[in-house]
Amino acid sequence: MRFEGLWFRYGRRADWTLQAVDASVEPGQTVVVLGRNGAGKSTLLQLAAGVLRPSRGAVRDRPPVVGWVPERFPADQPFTAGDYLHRMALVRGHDPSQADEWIERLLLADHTGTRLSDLSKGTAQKVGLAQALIARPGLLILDEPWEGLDAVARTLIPGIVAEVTAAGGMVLLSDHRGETARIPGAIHWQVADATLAPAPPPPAPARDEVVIEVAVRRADADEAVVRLRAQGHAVLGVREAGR
Ligand SMILES: Nc1ncnc2c1ncn2[C@@H]1O[C@H](COP(=O)(O)OP(=O)(O)OP(=O)(O)O)[C@@H](O)[C@H]1O
Repeated sequence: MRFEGLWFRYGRRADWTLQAVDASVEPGQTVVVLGRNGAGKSTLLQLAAGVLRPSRGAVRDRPPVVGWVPERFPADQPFTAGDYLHRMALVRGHDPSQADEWIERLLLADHTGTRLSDLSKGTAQKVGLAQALIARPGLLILDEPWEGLDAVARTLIPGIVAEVTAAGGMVLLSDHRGETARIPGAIHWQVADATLAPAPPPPAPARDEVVIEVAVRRADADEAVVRLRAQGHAVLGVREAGR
């Protein structure tokens, strides 16, 4: 996928949010878009997703199946979480049961009967992530996944990214806090002053570590991840017991 001479502004008289962006993403590649708040990361991601149209220039060779997880999932919709995900599977030409894999993997089973508008922000964000993954995207776009998702879901992101890229898909994600240092093999772009430039990855801290496997009750999982993180430990993953 290529961004060719891409310019974008939100109104005819507005300042340019992005100017003369030329860049490409290869199949199997992960790109982390860095930049301070308001730099234009979400705008670039929405142009990549086709949600926004460039003012000038074009996005070429966008894969046909795009999964886009906006920074805030629009939860003001009249469905339960389960209904919504099953319908999204149908809309995308799949059997509704295709949604069940993601309902299970994202630990959403207890929430399928809850209306979207009654979900906590973190759970609604997981529904947003599930809908993007149902159709096996050739391009997965995650806007600040470290902001909206709960602690357990965040630990699942590197594995999900790796699955998409291993299948030849591309992943584009924004990260204004530099949390994505642990996504192996990702390339980095920096958005600043309305322009895009390649950037070195943020340095990962040097560590002398061992890996400990711990089983916790499902209901305590989120709190355990938060506590471990707060104590400075790196939570590498969360999986169903017995897998
Ligand atoms: N719908 C809109 N209409 C007008 N201006 C907008 C709109 N959306 C974003 N902007 C402006 O465009 C600029 C870039 O916003 P964008 O959301 O792309 O930044 P960002 O790097 O993703 O920031 P954040 O990390 O806060 O989401 C900001 O100045 C923002 O205020």
